[in-house]
Amino acid sequence: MRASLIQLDIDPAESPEDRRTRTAALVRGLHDSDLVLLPELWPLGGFAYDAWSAGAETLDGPTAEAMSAAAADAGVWLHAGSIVERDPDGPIFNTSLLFSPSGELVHTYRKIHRFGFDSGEAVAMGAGTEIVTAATPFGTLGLATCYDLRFPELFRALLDAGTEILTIPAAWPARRVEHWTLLARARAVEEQAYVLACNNTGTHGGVPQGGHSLVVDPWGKVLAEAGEAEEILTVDLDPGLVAKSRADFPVLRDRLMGIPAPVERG
Ligand SMILES: O=C(O)CCC(=O)C(=O)O
Repeated sequence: MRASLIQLDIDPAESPEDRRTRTAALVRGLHDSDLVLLPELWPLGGFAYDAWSAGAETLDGPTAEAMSAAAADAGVWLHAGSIVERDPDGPIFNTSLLFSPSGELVHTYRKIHRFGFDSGEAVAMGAGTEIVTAATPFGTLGLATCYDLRFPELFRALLDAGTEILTIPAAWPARRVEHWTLLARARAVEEQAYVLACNNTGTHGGVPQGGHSLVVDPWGKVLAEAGEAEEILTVDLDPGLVAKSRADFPVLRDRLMGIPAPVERG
């Protein structure tokens, strides 16, 4: 199974329309892949807060329309990263879109952990409330987005829901890029799953982005890692390796499904 990650450069001088057209052409060029992954909030920029309200889109908006057509033309599963989703009845959300090779929008995932503490996404967006997995011919995908990577309990829940390949689009800043690569490897080792972690590059909202998208196997080995510029990573994965790793080194069998309560000592 062949996976490609498109580490896009997000330049505020490029309009969302032009970026959509350019990205769709990149996806179409990856017709030899089975799965293509894009970064978080790439049409507007993960830190371009000022653009979010006016640029928010519905699930049949211009990004979804362009990515559906690109997935169908390339004949690939396309995790189109995330968009600022306008929910007609609620707040905006950071929503990932997964298209089948026929161009059908088969799953959406609203980011659960919002980044920014008392500002940015944490105040501007609503929080997702559902974990999302997706059955594909090459294994079950588990969807998570950027800051979610810091919360292992979400990944345990994705594991319990059958995940074999974790897909993580991001707009992860350069300042903490060591956390990004470290946590991506940690999640692979911890869940004994493939991790496809697709970041962006460039600077938006004044925040330089870290690049270093990476593909990690269930043993924690980095199969490919991007640099700091726009780049496409293409890697061949062995879908059978997840079950093999879990059988050969059955650490997940030793999980305590209820952690004992702390003993109070007087
Ligand atoms: O956790 C971090 O350091 C970065 C998270 C982030 O930038 C995001 O979720 O958009």
